[in-house]
Amino acid sequence: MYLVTAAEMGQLDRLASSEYLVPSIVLMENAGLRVVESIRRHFQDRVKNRRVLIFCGKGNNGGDGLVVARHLLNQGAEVKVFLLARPEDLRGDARTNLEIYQKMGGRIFPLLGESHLQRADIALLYADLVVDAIFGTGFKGAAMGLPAAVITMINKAHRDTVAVDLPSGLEADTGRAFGPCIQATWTVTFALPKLGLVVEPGASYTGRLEVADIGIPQKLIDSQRFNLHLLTPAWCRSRLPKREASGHKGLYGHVLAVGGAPGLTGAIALAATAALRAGAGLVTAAVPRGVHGILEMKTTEVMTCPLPETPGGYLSREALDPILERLAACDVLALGPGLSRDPATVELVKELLPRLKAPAVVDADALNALATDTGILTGNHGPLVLTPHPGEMARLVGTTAARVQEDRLEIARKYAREWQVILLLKGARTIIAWPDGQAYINPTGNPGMATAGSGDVLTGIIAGFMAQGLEPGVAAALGAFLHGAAGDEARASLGQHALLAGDLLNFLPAVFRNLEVEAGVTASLGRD
Ligand SMILES: NC(=O)C1=CN([C@@H]2O[C@H](COP(=O)(O)OP(=O)(O)OC[C@H]3O[C@@H](n4cnc5c(N)ncnc54)[C@H](OP(=O)(O)O)[C@@H]3O)[C@@H](O)[C@H]2O)[C@@H](O)CC1
Ligand SMILES: Nc1ncnc2c1ncn2[C@@H]1O[C@H](COP(=O)(O)OP(=O)(O)O)[C@@H](O)[C@H]1O
Ligand SMILES: [K+]
Repeated sequence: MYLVTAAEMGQLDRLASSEYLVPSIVLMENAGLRVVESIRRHFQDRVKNRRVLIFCGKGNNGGDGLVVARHLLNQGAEVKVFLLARPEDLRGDARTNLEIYQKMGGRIFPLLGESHLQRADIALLYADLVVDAIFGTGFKGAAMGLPAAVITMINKAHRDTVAVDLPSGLEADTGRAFGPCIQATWTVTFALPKLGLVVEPGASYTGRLEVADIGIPQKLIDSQRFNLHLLTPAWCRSRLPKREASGHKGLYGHVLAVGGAPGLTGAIALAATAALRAGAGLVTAAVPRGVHGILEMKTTEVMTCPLPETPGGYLSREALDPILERLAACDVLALGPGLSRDPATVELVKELLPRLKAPAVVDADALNALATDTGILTGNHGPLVLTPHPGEMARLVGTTAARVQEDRLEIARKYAREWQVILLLKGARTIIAWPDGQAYINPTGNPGMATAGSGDVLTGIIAGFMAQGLEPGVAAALGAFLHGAAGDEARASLGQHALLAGDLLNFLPAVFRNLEVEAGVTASLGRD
C-alpha cells in the first residue's frame, strides 16, 4: 500500500478534481461519510442519541468534520460542533458544509478563547465520542495557543476519540508532534496512509488506522508512481516462497551462517535456526573451532563447520579460504551474529566482503567491522542486505543513534542508494530501503522484541528467504514483516516483558500459517 506525504495527497486531491472532474466537495462528502460509517461500526450501528462532540478547524479537515456532524445529526445522534474559527473564516467546501449544517438546525459552539474552553470541557464529561477534525494534512509545526489548549483538554478527557485524516497536532510527513497532539482511539485517513501515521511517534498517536476510499481514481493514484510503501499481509502473502509438492531441500537453498565467538554462541545458533524456520533447505553454521562443539550441542537441524581461530578463540584471517570454499556450495551468506569485534575478525570481514559473489546478509559485528572501512561498500560488491539497528547505523555513518532516529527514512534511503545495498534500519517501524529508491515501512513488531538476540533471528529469516530464491529486497521486507508478526504473536501469548528472542522462532510457524491460510494454500492440502 502506497504511503504519501501531505503534498502528494494534496496533488491527488487537486488532480482528482482538475483531471478527473471529481468535485472537491464530493471528495469531502465521501470523506465525511467514511468517518460516519466507521463511527456506526464503533457504536455497533446504534448511533441514535449518542452524544458526539465534533471539534472543527477552519480548513478542509474542519469541513470533513461538518459533513460528519450533518450526517450524525440526520441519523439521530446528539451532535455538538465546537468551531475553532469564526464562521466567516471558513472558505469553500468547508463553508458550504457549515451552512448546510446550520440550515438543518445543527448547533455551533464557538471555541475561540479561554472563556469557551469551560463549556467544551463540561460537554466532554458527557460525550460518548469525540471527533477530531481540527487539523489534517494542512498542519505544520506545533499546535500553540488555543488549539494546543483544546487538544490538551480533549486528551485529558480520555473519551473515545476518532481522528479525521490525521490526529491533530501531528505532522503528516514526519510523524512528529512538536506540540500537543490528539491521542486518537482510531484514525480514519483518506485515500492513502500518510507516512506520519505509520512511523513513531505518529503511529502511537494514530491508534488503530483505517484507510478509507473517498473516490480518488485508482488510475490517478497508479500514475503517480509513488515509491514509499506500507508493508501489508497481502503484499507479503503474494511473495511467500512457494513449496511445490515435488519440492526437495536442495530447492530451498543452503545458508552459510558465519559468526560466533566465546560467550557469543547463542547469536549464531538463533540466526542459523531462524534460517531453517524461514524455510531454507539446509543451514551450516561456520564458527571458531573452539565453540564448534557447543554449536553441535545447541542445534540439531543446523549443520556446523569449525573454522580457524585466534589464540583467544575468535575467527582469524585464516578462516577466509575455508569460508569462501564453503560458500561456493551455498546460496547465501549470513555474516555477523556473535562474531565479536576482535581485531583479527574485523580484518577477516574486510577481506571477505569484497570477495563475495553470493548474496549476503551483513549484521551485528560484521557491520561494526564495516564501520571501520565503509569504502568496501562504495566499491564493487555482490548483493548485500545490511541490517543495522540505529546504533550500528550511527557507527557506519559516523553520527549518533539519536541523529539516525531523527531522520530514519532519509538516512536509510541515502545509504541504500549510495552503497547500492538493501538497507534495513531496525527499530520500531523498521525501514527497508532499496537502492532504486523504493522504501518499505514495516508495521509489525513491538517493544517486547527489544531483547538480546532478536536481531539475530531477523538475520536468519532474511537469509533463509534469500536461500529460497527471493530477491534480497523482497527477502528483507518479507523477513521484517514476519519477524515482527512473530513478535506480535509472542506478545499476545507471553506479554512483552518475558519475551525472548528464542520465542520468535517458536511463533514463526503460526505467522506462516496465518499468511498461508489466507493465500489459499490450505486448499491445496485438501487435494494432497
Ligand atoms: N479536496 C481536498 O483537498 C480534500 C481535503 N480533505 C481534508 O482536508 C484536509 C486538508 O485541509 P487543509 O489543507 O485546508 O488544511 P487543514 O489540515 O484543514 O488545516 C487547517 C488550517 O490549519 C492552519 N494551521 C496549520 N498549521 C497550524 C498550526 N501549527 N497551528 C495552528 N493552525 C495551523 C492552516 O491555516 P493557515 O496557517 O494556512 O492560515 C490550515 O489552513 C485533509 O487533511 C482532509 O481532512 C478531505 O476532505 C478530502 C478532500
Ligand atoms: N519498540 C520496538 N518495536 C518494534 N520492534 C522493535 C522494537 N524494539 C526493537 N524491535 C525489533 O527487535 C529487533 C532488535 O534487533 P537488535 O537491536 O539487532 O537486537 P540484537 O542485536 O540483540 O539481536 C529489531 O528487529 C527491531 O526492529
Ligand atoms: K484531524
